[in-house]
Amino acid sequence: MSENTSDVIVIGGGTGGYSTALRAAHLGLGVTLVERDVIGGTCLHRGCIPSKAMLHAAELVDGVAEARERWGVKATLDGVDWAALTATRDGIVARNHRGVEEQLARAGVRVVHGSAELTGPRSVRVSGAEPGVLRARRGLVLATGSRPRTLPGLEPDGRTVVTSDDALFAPGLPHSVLVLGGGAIGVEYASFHRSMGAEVTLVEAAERLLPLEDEDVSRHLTRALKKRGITVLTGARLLDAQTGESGKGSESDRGGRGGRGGRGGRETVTATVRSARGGEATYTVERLLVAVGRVPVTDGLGLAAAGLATDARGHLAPADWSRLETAAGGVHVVGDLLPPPSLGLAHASFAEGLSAAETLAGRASRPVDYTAVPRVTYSGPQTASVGLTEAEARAAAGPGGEVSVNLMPLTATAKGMVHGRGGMVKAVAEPGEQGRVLGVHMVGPHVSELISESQLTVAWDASPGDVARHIHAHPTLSEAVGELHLTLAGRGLHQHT
Ligand SMILES: Cc1cc2nc3c(=O)[nH]c(=O)nc-3n(C[C@H](O)[C@H](O)[C@H](O)COP(=O)(O)OP(=O)(O)OC[C@H]3O[C@@H](n4cnc5c(N)ncnc54)[C@H](O)[C@@H]3O)c2cc1C
Ligand SMILES: NC(=O)c1ccc[n+]([C@@H]2O[C@H](COP(=O)([O-])OP(=O)(O)OC[C@H]3O[C@@H](n4cnc5c(N)ncnc54)[C@H](O)[C@@H]3O)[C@@H](O)[C@H]2O)c1
Repeated sequence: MSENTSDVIVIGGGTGGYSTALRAAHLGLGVTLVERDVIGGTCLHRGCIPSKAMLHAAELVDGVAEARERWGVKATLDGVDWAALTATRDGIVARNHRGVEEQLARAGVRVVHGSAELTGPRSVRVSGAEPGVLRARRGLVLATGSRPRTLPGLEPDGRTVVTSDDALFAPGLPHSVLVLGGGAIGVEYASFHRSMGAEVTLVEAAERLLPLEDEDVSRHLTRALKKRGITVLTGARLLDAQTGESGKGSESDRGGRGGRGGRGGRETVTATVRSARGGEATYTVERLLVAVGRVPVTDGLGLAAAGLATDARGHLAPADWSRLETAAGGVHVVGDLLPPPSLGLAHASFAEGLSAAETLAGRASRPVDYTAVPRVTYSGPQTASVGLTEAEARAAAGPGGEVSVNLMPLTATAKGMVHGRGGMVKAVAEPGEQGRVLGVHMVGPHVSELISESQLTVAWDASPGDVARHIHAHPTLSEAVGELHLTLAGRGLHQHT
């Protein structure tokens, strides 16, 4: 069993942990990073990257129909080779994985493979591949992330009842899917499977999809998903789910790598759902994807040895958010382990990693500005937003307070018409040309890229007048963002009121 002392120990090599380790090493600290699975964590291996690769392929599939139906391009779709799709996806993940490992090695970070358990606020015991005892001179950073939340009585079996992890490594594409949960994962997977030709039912317990987003985002997204043939049930409850076998054919018919050992029928799950109006309906599908949130991972971490405990939802809250430092001085926390206002997003965890590393290196701490973190859903259509929703802005303004709101359809611009996929941009601001823009919300093609202008607008407390002063290229979708602010500044050109 080896013993090692470094300036900083980071536990968990996902986006939160490896960004902390890299930045701390770049600042001259000796860093040990402990990872029990693979460097890159959820985002790289089971989250952001593989899912966005698949959604890119889905967009290409949808493009074939658009090319044929709108543009007279005589294109037909022969089918999707799931094995080829996943090979390309996995190649992208592998390349990124190698890249991160190389960056850590170049920075001089010592990577230890194994499971870490705290034995005190500055000491860790590692079990598994490389057992040993680690000590930290300056501090520890906990970055152990999260795993899919499951529901009692609906345990995933990895085949018919699956999590987002299982969906990546399934043997093929299903003909029918019921997605439980209309947050980012549910909406993205519902969209992906619909593009791949499946019958899709999306069941959300709250009154609307993406319930934390602006109501107009939920409304436009829901309308678009329904138009694509997805059955969207909001305010709905799953009452029961029974697995069984029915019909003919198997997933291998849809590009699978091997089917189910020669069995004739296909495994199904029959779900009973109560709608918002109280009616009950059953859906027999090949796959039920459970996407009802994620829970922090702290099992076996030994938090008590450092005098720490999680909150009721399993998160570990810092005592000082500006330093991301817990009540056990020197023990910092980043990523999905954090409660709100952190956001469970990879780019938030990168920022937290930078901040924690700089604090540990003795630099003036740079707190993460959570109000200006962009939120994107990569479905078809995409959604993107930053800052306050209209309801949040109105609540913040109080009873006598005023809020200016402007919403513009993307098809009000020439480029939006070329795309022909609807969508909208919406801004929420304090009144007047010089009031601050408080939030910007978008639905439509490419809005994941369009949001970066608005994140600067919100982060820099810019006004509609500040944005309106800048000329947006014609013809682009970004013109809609320009026009949105021109109108709020009282200078609307095409959207004159
Ligand atoms: C399907 C899906 C799609 C997503 N898409 C996006 C997206 O498009 N954009 C976005 O911003 N976010 C997305 N996310 C969220 C994003 O993946 C997470 O916010 C991010 O991965 C959190 O990083 P983390 O470092 O906190 O945790 P993780 O990435 O979960 O990493 C934690 C690491 O700690 C290791 N670990 C845990 N316990 C121990 C221990 N005791 N000892 C040693 N190692 C340990 C784990 O093995 C793991 O590698 C998505 C998530 C999912 C599931
Ligand atoms: N594009 C992205 O940035 C992206 C993509 C995927 C995941 N993520 C992140 O990963 C995390 C997990 O995503 P998620 O979508 O699983 O979680 P989430 O918390 O965002 O959404 C879960 C949804 O499930 C609903 N729900 C909960 N229990 C339910 C039930 N019993 N029946 C029906 N609906 C129920 C909730 O109301 C909520 O809308 C989030 O932090 C998310 O931001 C981000």
